[in-house]
Amino acid sequence: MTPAPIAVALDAPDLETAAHWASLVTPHVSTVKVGLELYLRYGPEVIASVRGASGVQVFLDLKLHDIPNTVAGAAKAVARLKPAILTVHAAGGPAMIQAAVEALPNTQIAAVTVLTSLSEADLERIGVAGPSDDAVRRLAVVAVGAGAQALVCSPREVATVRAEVGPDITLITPGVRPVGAASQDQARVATPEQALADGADLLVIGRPITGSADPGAAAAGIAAALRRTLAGSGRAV
Ligand SMILES: O=C(O)c1cc(=O)[nH]c(=O)n1[C@@H]1O[C@H](COP(=O)(O)O)[C@@H](O)[C@H]1O
Repeated sequence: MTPAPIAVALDAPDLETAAHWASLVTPHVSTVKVGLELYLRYGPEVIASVRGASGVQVFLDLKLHDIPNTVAGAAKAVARLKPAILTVHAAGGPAMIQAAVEALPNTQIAAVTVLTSLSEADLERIGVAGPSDDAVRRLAVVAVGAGAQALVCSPREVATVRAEVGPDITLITPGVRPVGAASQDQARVATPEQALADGADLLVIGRPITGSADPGAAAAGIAAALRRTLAGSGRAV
């Protein structure tokens, strides 16, 4: 069966746990995501550990945000790891995004628009003109104009962003919570089925899977629900 369009966030305190989670979920999902916690503790070798023998896609979530020259250098520094996806903050601006795209031609550069942990009140406090839908759309336009092939936004904005950028840009949504799951530190959330129905291409899901007693079964359950959503909408499974 084709793995479901889910990137499991391997936000683990140690490498053994991350590699174990990766081995449990990779039969069911297309992608595993390595973020700051794991990368800063273990460095580049973490990528080979979670990729294992499965050859699963690795999403390297470093959320780069600096001047263009520094981001280009950082992107080149991870080129040998061959990540399928690398994140940068869209707020770094068009020259920074373009620098990342040019530095890593074989990796999808995903521009993070507005963090899913930020509420409308948070946006106002940090001086970003809302509502979040507008802020995300503005950043999406800048990022795509600078060459980003992928965008990260919450499932709440994915339909708006899809309408703005068209079918060819990969839309990635964290802030995904199955019905009844706690939102924890996420502010703008929706269910996996809703995110997919609204146009997301890849769902980032961490704790609802990795915090479960059986991460493999949790991933399989969400993957099955997504397959039903895709089949119902006539999209490819
Ligand atoms: O770039 C990301 O992946 C990301 C962007 C964003 O706006 N919000 C967000 O939660 N993420 C990441 O997505 C994952 C969400 O994890 P859970 O909240 O445990 O499902 C974490 O690894 C975050 O670092």
